[in-house]
Parts: sequence; structure tokens; C-alpha cells
Amino acid sequence: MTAFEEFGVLPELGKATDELDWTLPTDVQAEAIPLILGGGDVLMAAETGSGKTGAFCLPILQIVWETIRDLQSGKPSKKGGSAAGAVAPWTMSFFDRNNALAVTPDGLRCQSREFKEWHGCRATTGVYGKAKFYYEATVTDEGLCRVGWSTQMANLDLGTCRYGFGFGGTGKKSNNRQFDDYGEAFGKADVVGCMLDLQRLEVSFTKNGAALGVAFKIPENLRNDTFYPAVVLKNAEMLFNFGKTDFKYPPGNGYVAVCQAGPDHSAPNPLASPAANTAASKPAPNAPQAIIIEPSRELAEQTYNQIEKLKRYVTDPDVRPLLLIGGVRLEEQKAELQKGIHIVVGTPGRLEELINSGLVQLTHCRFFVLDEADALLKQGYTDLIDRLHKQIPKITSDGCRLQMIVCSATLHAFEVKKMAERLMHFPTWVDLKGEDAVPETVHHVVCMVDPKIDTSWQQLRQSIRTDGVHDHDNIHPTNLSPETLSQAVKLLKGEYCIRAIDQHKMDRAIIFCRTKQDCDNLEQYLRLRGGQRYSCVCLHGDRKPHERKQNLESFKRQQVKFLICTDVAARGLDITGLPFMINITLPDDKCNYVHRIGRVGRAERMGLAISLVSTVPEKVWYHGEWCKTRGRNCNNTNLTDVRGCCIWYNELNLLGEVEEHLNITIQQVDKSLEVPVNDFDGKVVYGQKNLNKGTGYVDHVEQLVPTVRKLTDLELQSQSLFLKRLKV
Ligand SMILES: Nc1ncnc2c1ncn2[C@@H]1O[C@H](COP(=O)(O)OP(=O)(O)OP(=O)(O)O)[C@@H](O)[C@H]1O
Repeated sequence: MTAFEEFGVLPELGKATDELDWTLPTDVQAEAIPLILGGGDVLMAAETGSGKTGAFCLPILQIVWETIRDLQSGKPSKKGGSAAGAVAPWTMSFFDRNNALAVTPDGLRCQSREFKEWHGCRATTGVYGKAKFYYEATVTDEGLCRVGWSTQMANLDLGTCRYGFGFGGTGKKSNNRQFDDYGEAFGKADVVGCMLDLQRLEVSFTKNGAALGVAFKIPENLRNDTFYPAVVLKNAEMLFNFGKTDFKYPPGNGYVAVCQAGPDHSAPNPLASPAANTAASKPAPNAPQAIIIEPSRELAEQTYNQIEKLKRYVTDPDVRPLLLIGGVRLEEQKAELQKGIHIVVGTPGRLEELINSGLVQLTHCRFFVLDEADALLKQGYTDLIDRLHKQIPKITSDGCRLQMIVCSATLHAFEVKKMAERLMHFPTWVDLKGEDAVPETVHHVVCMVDPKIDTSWQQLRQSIRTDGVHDHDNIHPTNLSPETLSQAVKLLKGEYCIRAIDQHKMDRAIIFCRTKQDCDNLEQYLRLRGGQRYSCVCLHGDRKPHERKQNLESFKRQQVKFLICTDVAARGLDITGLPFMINITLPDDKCNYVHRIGRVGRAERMGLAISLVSTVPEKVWYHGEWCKTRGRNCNNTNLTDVRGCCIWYNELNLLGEVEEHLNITIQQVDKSLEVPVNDFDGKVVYGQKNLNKGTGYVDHVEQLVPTVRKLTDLELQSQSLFLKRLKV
């Protein structure tokens, strides 16, 4: 049995992980896989290179495979536990409810996070006949609740029609929109007892066990109707007990728990069964079970490839993934969609285009995954994500609840938390560090570039072409103006980059520049300084999709030594055993520091990240939306406060922000760029696993031996004790 199988993963998937040399699940995988397999929504915050992609791809592949197998064989789905109303007779319904109200998988807790509107839900079973029934509802969060009883004819906004009888947290009872004072207000932690006396045709309530008196007389014409527990919430949460566990305040007086109503007194709610839902049970070929959104083409392609590798042994039925990214002919994608697909991996724009045109249907989607979620939100896709989420049915036709999975190495962002509150259903955080952090496998240092101390820029025989910001400034070594120093930094950074490469004998590195133009200039300079020695390619938004793909491939295959890129490649790119990365300039966004340096030190291999940081302000391009050409041939070197296209970039401030965000001080090295070997944890070979440390399987077993021995001893002791007691 492979280690992954012990986490409930299919043997076929386990075999594929073995072939990938994934001996043990990483920490994030060990936590997230069971949660996802169990039907939960998950927010996965773990360091770069910690295996988040596998953590969601494996359980998704497994559940999708099981779902299509069940659909093909006509079996009802096992997934979702008690989600299907027909399976668990006394729960709140997953079907007879408003969309914005969520129900936990056990069906006993309802939550609505909508501030402005009420959203309601009814139970899966109701009661009728001459008897007295009781259930309890506990308020588990701030917000407004109304709880009580309604018939099948009632609307879900309890108490606003003739068929619903509700008691609200503000101390009002309501039926048919008639709101009258009743009992007293209730709120968080209060327990409301809901009593239905079908002998006397009365509805009454209790608060924390105290009787509040008869609230309603039920009209005679409803005598033979079935009454269902019902609730309506506004940004609130309630927990229900239908009698499966002890009541907090048992009602006495002949009332019985609703779940004890025998078959002569209970009936299933016809609106609570999957069949009552509109979605057809057999999905159309273009209705995937999972949608995975990635912020860039490269990442989408990488995740797609990982799925392809992991599904290698999953056959009969075959799980068909599809990559939907820009730059690929729409006709090709349409043809694939018609052949039948199960998992779609794509970038937001192309995905929405295909969904809006009906070429991708969302009727059977049960996984909605946002990889690098904070990047998607920062790129302005919040509305798009909300729109797509709204279109996906929250319960599939086979009774499974939509699961949302959100991940990033920098998930601790305000906008992510807001989105999770808005869209996710009781999500669990898989958060190993509790804050954004850098893996121990990444050694990262900064080198200060100070043109006042290092004046070598004044005598360069060959120099990097700069971004032209200072083309019309009076730049001269005798005039140490801010402009001269800024230009000097640009020249020095070209030299320091070469020095870093030479010092560490780098023959593989990813180099980040701030702009596309800076990338092009560095590419040209490295080629100028030594064709083969500094062979390189670029990856940025101005390069055509096929060139981007080709360049990334040639770097991965080690046909070139250096990949020069903008932040388009900051996230997620997984290049096996990459030993080095260089930041020519710190990123504008502090989170991207974590992502950029996380291109090295992945999957337990060691990596070195060097950041060049200017000690003086550097004037750089910043093309706002007012720039008509969006930077192309722009020569407006005025500052942005007068709608120009330049800013003064202050890297010392940025460094401070990064350090504060990560709560660390990043080690500085001098301009030789030498990294003292013992400053970290002894000599390591960048790009290789650190054999002295790590959690390799052999090491892991050794670490566990004493604990297992202790456990065996304890077990022996307890069993002997037990046997001794038996003898006595
Ligand atoms: N259980 C495992 N054992 C060994 N290697 C693994 C395991 N799981 C994943 N990997 C490898 O670790 C590398 C990083 O994985 P992945 O790209 O999923 O990281 P990530 O957490 O998504 O990083 P980022 O935040 O940078 O996107 C990949 O090369 C992957 O094949």
C-alpha cells in the first residue's frame, strides 16, 4: 500500500504518485486530501513548492472518477454523505432552500452570509396527525433568525405567507406578513424550542427552556397538512436538533422529538429530494465536474499536466481533463468539449468566454478551485469569480454539494478572507504556519546596490541598455543628482547580475525584472556578454503565446541557462531542481517576493535567491490607465501625480515591507555576492536535496522509531492491566 492510499487515495492514484517519486504526502497534502475527500471546502495556505497542486488534484480526480463511474452505472452517488435528502430523513434540506443559504454536510446547521436579504430552508421530513412535536434550534452566530414551522405550500421566507409560522430573534412572531410582539428577543447561544401541537392546532415556542406561550392558532383548513421545521436567516447561523441527541431543554408535557414521529406521523418533504431539482442527472459532454482557475497560461498548463500524470492509471471510466487558455484555437477547444470532458483547467478570460457562449455548462460542476486565489483577486477577477460561482448549482443533480478549494502561498490577504466569507461553505483552513512564510529550503539574501559607494558604473566599457527613463536628463558622474544615481543603479544591476551568475557558477537560474522592457534589455545584455555562457530566453506578456511556451520548455529542458521574466512567472511555476533565482528589482507587491523566491527550494531541494536592492531611489516606468499606448513607445517621463508615466521606486521601503510581512530580517551580502556557506545550515548543494536534514522517507522512519517503541510499551502495559482486572 502506498503512503497516499493510507489517506484514502485510490490505489490507481497511489501508483501514479509512486511513479512521480512522491514517497510520502507533504504536510499540506496530508491535511487537505482527507478534508477534500470528506466533502469540505478548503482554504489551503502553505509555502511555495509544498505540493498544493497535488493536494487538490488527487482528491478531485478521485471524486470525479467515482462520480462518473456512478453516473454511468446508474448508481446514486455515495458522495456528500448525508447530503441527499432521501438518505438522512431528519436534516435540513439541501434542496428545499434558497441558494444563498448553506447547509453543513450533516444537515444540522444552516448559515446565510447575505446581509441584505433573508434566505430560508425547510427540513427533509415533516410531521402530521394528532400528536405533539418538538425540536430545538440554537443560534450559533450573530445575525437575524426566524424559526418555526411551515407547510409545503409556504414560501421559504418563513412567516411571510399563510402557510408559515415563525418566531424571530427581535421578539416578534409572524404569519402572513403580520409581525406581532411575542415572547422576548433571542440571540447568539440562545436555544429556541419549537413546539407543534396538532391536537389543539397550536404553535408555541420556548427560549432556553422558558415557555413563551401560544404563538399561533393553526387554521382548521391546515389540519391535515404536513408541517416541516423551517428557518429563515439574514447573515446568521443556526444549529438544529431534531432529537437525535439529547435536547438541552426537554419539553415534557407529551411533546415528542420530531425524529421520533413514526411512519404514521411523518412524511418526506417532496421538495427535498434530488429529483425535485432541475439539473438532468446525466451530464452533457460539455458539463465538467470540476473547474480549476489559474492566473496564467503557464500555470494552467502545469496543473493540467499534473492531472494528466496523476490520472495515468485511472481508467474505466476515463477521466478527461481539458485545458482552456487563450492562444489556443477556439475551434480545437470546441471539438474537445463535444467529445466529453470532466475537469477543466483554465485562465479566467477564456473560461468565462466559453461559459457565456454555452460551450461549457456548469450544471454538473461540483468542484470550483481557485489556485493562486490572491493573485486572481488582485488581477481584478473578483466579479468574474462571483459571477461564475453564482451560476454553479450549489447542489448537483446527484445530491452532491459544490466544494470550493482556494489556495496560495500568500492567502493571508483581506480580499481572500472576504471572498471566503462570501462564497465558501464552512471552509477549513489548512494553514501550516498561520502566516505567509518562506520555506526552509530557500536561502534568500539581499545585496545592496549603492552607486555612491560602488562607483564602477562610471568606467564601464560595456553596459546594459537601460529603460530610457533618463534619456533626456543631464546624467554625468560629476553631477550626482537623483537622476544620475538612478541611471547608475540601472547600470550596476546589469553588472551585479553577471557577477552573481559568475560567483555562484550558475548554470540554471530564473531572473526577475520589473518590466517587459527590462527583461528584453537584460536578455540582450546577457547575449552580448557571452552567447553560450549566458544563454537565455524571456517570458513576459509581450511575447506571443507559442514563444512563451517554447521559451519555458527550452529552459525546463536545460537548453538555455537563464529564464528572464516579469511577475507573470512569479507564481506556481515548477521547474524541477532549479537551484538559483535573482531579483534584479524587488516586486511592487510584497506577496510576489514570496512567490518569486519560491521558484527555488521546491520539493525539499535547496535553492538560493539573491535580490539586488538599490540604496537610492530609482526612477522607473509606471504606465497607468491614462497612458494611451500602455507603455508602447511611451516617452512621458513625468511623474504619475501629473499623469505622467514614471515613479520613483524606493526599494529600501519595499525591502522593509517584505521583512515586516514575513517577520524576518533578510541577510545581506556584499557586492562580491558571495554567500558564506555556514550562514545557513552548513554547506548545501543548491538544486539538490539537503541530505543532512529533510524528511526523506528513511529519515522519517528513523525519527518515528522511538515513538512507536514507546507506544508499543504503553499498549502492552494497558493490555496487561486489562487482563489482570479481568482475572480479579
Ligand atoms: N508528496 C510529494 N512528494 C515529493 N514531491 C512532491 C510531492 N507532492 C508534490 N511534489 C513535487 O513538489 C513540487 C512542487 O509542487 P507544487 O507545484 O504543487 O507546489 P505548490 O505548493 O503549488 O507551490 P507554489 O505555491 O509555488 O505554486 C512539484 O515538483 C511536485 O511534483
